[in-house]
Amino acid sequence: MEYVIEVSGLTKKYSNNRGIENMSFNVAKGEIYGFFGPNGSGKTTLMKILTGLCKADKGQALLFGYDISSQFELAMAQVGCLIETADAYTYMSGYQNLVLAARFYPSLPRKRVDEVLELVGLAPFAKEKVGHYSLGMKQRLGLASALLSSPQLVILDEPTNGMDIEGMVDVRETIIQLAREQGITFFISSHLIREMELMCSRIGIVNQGKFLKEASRSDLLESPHESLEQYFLAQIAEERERVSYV
Ligand SMILES: Nc1ncnc2c1ncn2[C@@H]1O[C@H](COP(=O)(O)OP(=O)(O)OP(=O)(O)O)[C@@H](O)[C@H]1O
Repeated sequence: MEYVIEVSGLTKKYSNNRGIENMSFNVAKGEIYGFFGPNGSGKTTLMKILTGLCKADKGQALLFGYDISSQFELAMAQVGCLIETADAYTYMSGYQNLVLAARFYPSLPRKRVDEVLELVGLAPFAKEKVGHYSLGMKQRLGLASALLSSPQLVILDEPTNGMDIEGMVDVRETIIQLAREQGITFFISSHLIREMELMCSRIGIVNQGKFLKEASRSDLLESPHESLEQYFLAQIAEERERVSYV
C-alpha cells in the first residue's frame, strides 16, 4: 500500500505536560482520513508537527516518504494546508488574497485563482473585502488557498469551523469529489462526529493526547454501536479500564 502520511511514535509535550504522546498511524493515497477527538485531545498539535509549524520531542512523521523535520521542502512540496483559522488580509478582497498567495507558486496559471474560488463557492463574493466575510466565508477562502497549488495531500484542521449547514455540505461534497475524481488525499481533523461519519473513509480516534483506535467505515457499520458517538464513548471507557488495570 502506498502511504502518503506515516506517523510513528510522535510525542510532543508542552511545559504544562499536555500535548500528544506516542501517536502512530498511516494514511493511504486517496483516502479521506478523519482525525477525530474532543477539544484539547491533540489534533492541532499533531497537524502542526505534520506541517512543520512545531517540532516533535520524539518520533517521526513522513509525508510522501520524506521526513518532515529533516527534508521539509521535499515533504511539503505537494501539500496544501489549513491549520486553525484561516488568515487573510481583511482590507483586500478574497480574489486579491489568493493572487497574493499564488505568488508563492510562480508557474501557477492565473485562472487557477478563479477555479478554486468556484470550487469552494466563493466566486460570487470574490471581489468583496475579506473584512466583510463571515467566519464560514473566511474558512472557505482558507480552503481555496490550501487547494491553490493543486496539492496531492490536503491537511485541514476543523475546516467547517463556523460554517452554516449549507456551507458544511458544500465543503464536504467538494472534498469527497476531489478525493474521488483526482485521487487527492485528505487528512481532516474535527470534533464534529456527524461530519466525520459522512465524509471519511477511515477515522483515527484521539483523546487526551493519545491515539486510541482506528475505525474504517465498515468497522463502524459492523460495530454493535449505533453511531460513531457511541463507538467513541466505548473506546474511551475501554481505555479508562485498561489504564486502571496497569
Ligand atoms: N502552546 C501550548 N502551550 C501549552 N499547552 C498547549 C499549547 N498548545 C496546546 N496545548 C495543550 O495541549 C493539548 C492539546 O491541544 P490541541 O490544541 O492540540 O488540541 P485540539 O484537539 O486541537 O483541541 P481543539 O479541538 O480545542 O482545537 C491541550 O491540553 C492544550 O491545552
